[in-house]
Amino acid sequence: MEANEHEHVIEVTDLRRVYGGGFEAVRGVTFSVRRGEIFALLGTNGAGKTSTVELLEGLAAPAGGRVRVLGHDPYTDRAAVRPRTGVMLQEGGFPSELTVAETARMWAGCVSGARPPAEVLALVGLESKAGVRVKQLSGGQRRRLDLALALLGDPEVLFLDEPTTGLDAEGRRDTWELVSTLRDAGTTVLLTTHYLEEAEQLADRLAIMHDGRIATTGTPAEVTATQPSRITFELPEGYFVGDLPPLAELGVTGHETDGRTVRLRTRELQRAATGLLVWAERARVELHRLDVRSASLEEAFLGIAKEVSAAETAHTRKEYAA
Ligand SMILES: Nc1ncnc2c1ncn2[C@@H]1O[C@H](COP(=O)(O)OP(=O)(O)OP(=O)(O)O)[C@@H](O)[C@H]1O
Repeated sequence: MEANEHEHVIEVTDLRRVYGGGFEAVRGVTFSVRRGEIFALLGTNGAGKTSTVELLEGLAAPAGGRVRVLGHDPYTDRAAVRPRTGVMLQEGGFPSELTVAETARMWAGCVSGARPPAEVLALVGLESKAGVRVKQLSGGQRRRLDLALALLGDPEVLFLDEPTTGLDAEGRRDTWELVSTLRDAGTTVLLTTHYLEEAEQLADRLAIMHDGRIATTGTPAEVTATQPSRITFELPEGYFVGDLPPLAELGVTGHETDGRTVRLRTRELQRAATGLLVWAERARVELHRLDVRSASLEEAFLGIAKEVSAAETAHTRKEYAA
């Protein structure tokens, strides 16, 4: 079959997961991932990322909603989905007495049409550790072995649950490069991560989860654009905030001062920065320590978590008052 890049290889609709005891960890999650895309699930601890990914991997049945991976239900039609997907769990759990090469060979025995184990070990930079026992690997090297095993079946869809946790900066960059190369070759990747820089570098699209729901979704640029940009500078000697041009007319939506430092928030960065610089030029003053920046994904993440918590508190108060 011709690969269609517009085809949704992962489709999740109103997905729910309830654990024994009645706790609802996933509360109506909807998203889709196109072929050849890297999609990142972000969220605070306990947001429900792993609980969601496990449903996509077919490890549990949803309490409600629908999941399709490559057009199949990954739980009831596991036999159709499993050979075409690669899974890197948060905790691999290998027999620790085996060597790296033995582990890869053992795993390859369970995968139909597996790639040569040495090839996947080389992909993740573990070829020199082939003879080392798993128990002697560092945490980061174990994560790389996990990734190598997920690649044995040359999967169309790769699930990566926190793939770079425990890796040093170089290992993280190497993994990013490998995941990008896999995407460029057409692999669809769904990853969870706590590293916002990782999502910013890798993800074509992302969703931020909070408390079992998706709080926002879009490209990293779209998600970042939901938050205001910032302009910071020091007030020139002898000037006060009231001497600045009317801030609202510059598109500034809020400001704070800390001694002589002024911080402006705006959704119209160019207009606000231009207005401020024209004013400084005319007043013949210099704005020391001037810093003009768009929101980062980290700011968007923190801003969204704060907004969601504030909305929940307001909702609870309203219910309490009613
Ligand atoms: N087996 C379980 N039984 C009951 N509750 C569970 C179980 N597994 C997870 N939970 C709860 O479900 C919620 C979501 O957990 P999950 O591991 O999916 O979050 P996460 O977003 O992956 O978090 P983290 O970033 O910390 O890995 C948490 O409140 C967690 O305590």
